[in-house]
Amino acid sequence: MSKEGESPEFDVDLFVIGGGSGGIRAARVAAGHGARVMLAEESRLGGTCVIRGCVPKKLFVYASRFADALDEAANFGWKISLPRFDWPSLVAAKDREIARLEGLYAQGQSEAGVEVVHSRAMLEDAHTVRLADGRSLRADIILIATGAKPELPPFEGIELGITSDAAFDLKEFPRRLVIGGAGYIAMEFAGLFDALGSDVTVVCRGSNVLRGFDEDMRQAITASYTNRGIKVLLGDSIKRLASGKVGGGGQRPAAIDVVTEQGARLTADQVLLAFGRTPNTIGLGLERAGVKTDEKGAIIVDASSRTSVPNIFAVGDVSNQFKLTPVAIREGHAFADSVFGDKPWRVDYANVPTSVFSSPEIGTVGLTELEARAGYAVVDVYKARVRPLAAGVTGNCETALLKLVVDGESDRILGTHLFAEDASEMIQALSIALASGATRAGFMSTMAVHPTFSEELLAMQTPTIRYDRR
Ligand SMILES: Cc1cc2nc3c(=O)[nH]c(=O)nc-3n(C[C@H](O)[C@H](O)[C@H](O)COP(=O)(O)OP(=O)(O)OC[C@H]3O[C@@H](n4cnc5c(N)ncnc54)[C@H](O)[C@@H]3O)c2cc1C
Ligand SMILES: NC(=O)c1ccc[n+]([C@@H]2O[C@H](COP(=O)([O-])OP(=O)(O)OC[C@H]3O[C@@H](n4cnc5c(N)ncnc54)[C@H](O)[C@@H]3O)[C@@H](O)[C@H]2O)c1
Repeated sequence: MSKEGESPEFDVDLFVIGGGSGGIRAARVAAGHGARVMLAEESRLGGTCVIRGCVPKKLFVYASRFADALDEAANFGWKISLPRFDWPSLVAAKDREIARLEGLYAQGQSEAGVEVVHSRAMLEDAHTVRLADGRSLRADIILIATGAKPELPPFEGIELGITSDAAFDLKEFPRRLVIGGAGYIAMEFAGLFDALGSDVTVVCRGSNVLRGFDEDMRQAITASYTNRGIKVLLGDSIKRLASGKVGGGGQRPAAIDVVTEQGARLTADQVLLAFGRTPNTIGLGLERAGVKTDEKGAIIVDASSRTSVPNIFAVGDVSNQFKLTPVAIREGHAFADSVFGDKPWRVDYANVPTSVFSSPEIGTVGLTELEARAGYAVVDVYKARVRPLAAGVTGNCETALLKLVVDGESDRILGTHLFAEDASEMIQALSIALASGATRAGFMSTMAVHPTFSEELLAMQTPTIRYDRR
């Protein structure tokens, strides 16, 4: 479409609203193709993933894993005297790393020739963007990459709860933590706060946690968490929150009383609300430009990330697609190559791998057992429970669960689901196999690496169960 110098009536060829995963990638790649690009970010460059999502979360997960490692170290001959965890030191270390990454993103944009403005932006019409200082800019193409924010269903006392945004910067470590919701954020924060020393309760509205994941993975993580002492209330949800007693002789903030729909009464230092995320489309001027949204407020896009207005595109969490960083990045890249680089391509949403960074982790790619049974006549399911080698020495009774879902007619692997240490790393490699059309015979012909968990994937000789509706 537009290239530098071809659109003199516009101030820029591309205006990107939002400097998160999708916006940053799109801006840099478009500028690399010669486009004049401006990007507006109202908060910190890097967006949710870098500032208050994947990155700080993973740093906290790393911190939490020392708990088990320190516990088990004595079994391997280490003499460690009374380790003590200091929450403010972790928060400070996380802040330093995020500031460093933010700086790298700013540098990357500047080196690519993208002009970054630190301002809120909104649409005035299909080609005009207004900044908070009142300036208006005309753009040939506009990309909306404003992400999403925590969803907050109304209930009494909700203002006493916090979202994941605030959980990263708590002044005091919560000794008692109640979590509402049982999706990615709930399960990741439950695991890491438990390991760091909180007494954690997860309140899950559904019949089990992590709706949409393979049933065996859902059961495995619930059993594992329960075994560790995390309380998981199934089929229940938070009804109301109220201010409780002030602790420590008036020195500590008030506790929070939690009442659930099923009548449970809990006391917490913090209540984390993790009920999903809603697209950042309110107050963006979409209606003025004619951009259509769905019933959840997500921008409706086609396979090329184009909205209902031909020169306006949307990528990442703000659109009606997956809410994952690699998806936002790839959408931003495909958009920039296609519109500014004469290299049109589309994101392939089949076999998007994903992980829950619990300990052990869940790694999953492809169809769940139920999805496969709905779409295929013959489905073979292979499952293996594996006891880690180290468990023989530590006595830890946690087992890993490996699962393959296979098309019984073609032998093609339809889905792989792991509940295991480093499952996120394994699933990345397995997603390459799935995308390349791997078969179980192909798995069986691969030489194992010993001693590992994943060698069990090559050792499952006969299906645990076969579903045949021919
Ligand atoms: C706690 C947590 C953990 C997560 N962990 C993972 C993980 O491990 N792996 C994974 O793949 N995904 C994870 N995610 C999801 C991931 O962070 C998002 O999918 C990803 O950041 C989406 O990128 P985006 O570019 O669409 O939006 P964002 O990264 O949210 O960026 C949008 C940006 O737009 C800015 N903005 C909004 N409105 C305006 C406006 N009007 N003007 C100017 N700027 C504006 C915002 O300030 C923000 O910086 C996690 C999310 C959370 C909350
Ligand atoms: N590891 C990762 O890749 C990762 C980590 C964190 C977040 N994310 C992304 O961020 C998104 C948001 O995470 P999330 O955990 O907030 O959302 P989620 O969609 O994963 O889970 C939301 C949970 O809230 C529950 N819920 C929704 N409304 C409710 C209500 N009114 N009352 C009680 N329960 C309710 C749902 O049943 C579900 O358990 C995820 O969908 C994911 O795409 C990814």
